[in-house]
Amino acid sequence: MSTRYCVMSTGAPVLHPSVLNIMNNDVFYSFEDAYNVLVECRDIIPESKAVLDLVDQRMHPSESGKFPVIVIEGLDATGKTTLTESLKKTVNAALLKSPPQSLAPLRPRFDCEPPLIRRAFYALGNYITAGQIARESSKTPVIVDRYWHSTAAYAIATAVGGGVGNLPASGSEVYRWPEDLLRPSLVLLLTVNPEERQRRLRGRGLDQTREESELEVNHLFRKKVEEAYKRIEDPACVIVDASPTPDKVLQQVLLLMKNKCHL
Ligand SMILES: Nc1ncnc2c1ncn2[C@@H]1O[C@H](COP(=O)(O)OP(=O)(O)O)[C@@H](O)[C@H]1O
Ligand SMILES: Nc1ccn([C@@H]2O[C@H](COP(=O)(O)OP(=O)(O)O)[C@@H](O)[C@H]2O)c(=O)n1
Repeated sequence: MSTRYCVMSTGAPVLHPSVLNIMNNDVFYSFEDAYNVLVECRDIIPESKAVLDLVDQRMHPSESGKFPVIVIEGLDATGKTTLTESLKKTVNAALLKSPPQSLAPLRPRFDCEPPLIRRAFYALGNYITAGQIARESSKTPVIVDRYWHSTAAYAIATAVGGGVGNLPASGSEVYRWPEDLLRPSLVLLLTVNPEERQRRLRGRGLDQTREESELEVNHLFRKKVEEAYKRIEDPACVIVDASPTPDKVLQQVLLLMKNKCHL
């Protein structure tokens, strides 16, 4: 007796297969989950110990002080550094960044590691920055150059194969903010068109991270990062057209801060 098989088509799966492993492999939703990854790495990556020591020294408050906390996000060369420096002077704010300065010497080491370890490193950087935000925001307004939106958006865009259509839909759990991570008062996403961004990158002529150079050859990837930024919720980002002159962008942002944070 021979057995006969037939092939039938089925509907497309709700999620692209590459999406299934994002949570806790590419994006971490609690301090503990990221921390435990680096604990497991201590024997094979001695630098993990230095990161864990830095994190251990900090408190991880989930609430900021009485002054507003404004995060500036966007792809490389969208004007974050230019804007954050001007904001610092104009509103007399403290300027912080994620990953924080204390992790800068360790960053190249973790940038060559596989996603699980690399993303855990950046996740812990956000918690260190959160400690600094809590301290500074009890004294002055705080401006932060990149924070959790960057960590999650780059990780999601890298993990998801293909085009923007494969990203988890808006509202997916993947885009939720970690419960135990200090929430900023306002997140601004700087956007410029690809041609203008190229001009700025060329004008700057600085080294780019490997991931950022991939953005140049990979238009799809850049679109996925931007779309993932826009889908992150609570807090969602407010989109700012950063194509005008630096002064015009500054004025636009000051107005937003006045309306949304009474600054
Ligand atoms: N609004 C702007 N208009 C024109 N050029 C800008 C503007 N903002 C920044 N630039 C230039 O673009 C380049 C990238 O800006 P930068 O602030 O370093 O971006 P990021 O910190 O987002 O990587 C720099 O050479 C900077 O002088
Ligand atoms: N808060 C952050 C900041 C950066 N990153 C990672 O760092 C890369 C961008 O860093 P960068 O040094 O090019 O950023 P710029 O400050 O130069 O624009 C991205 O590829 C992200 O993967 C992160 O994961 N979380």
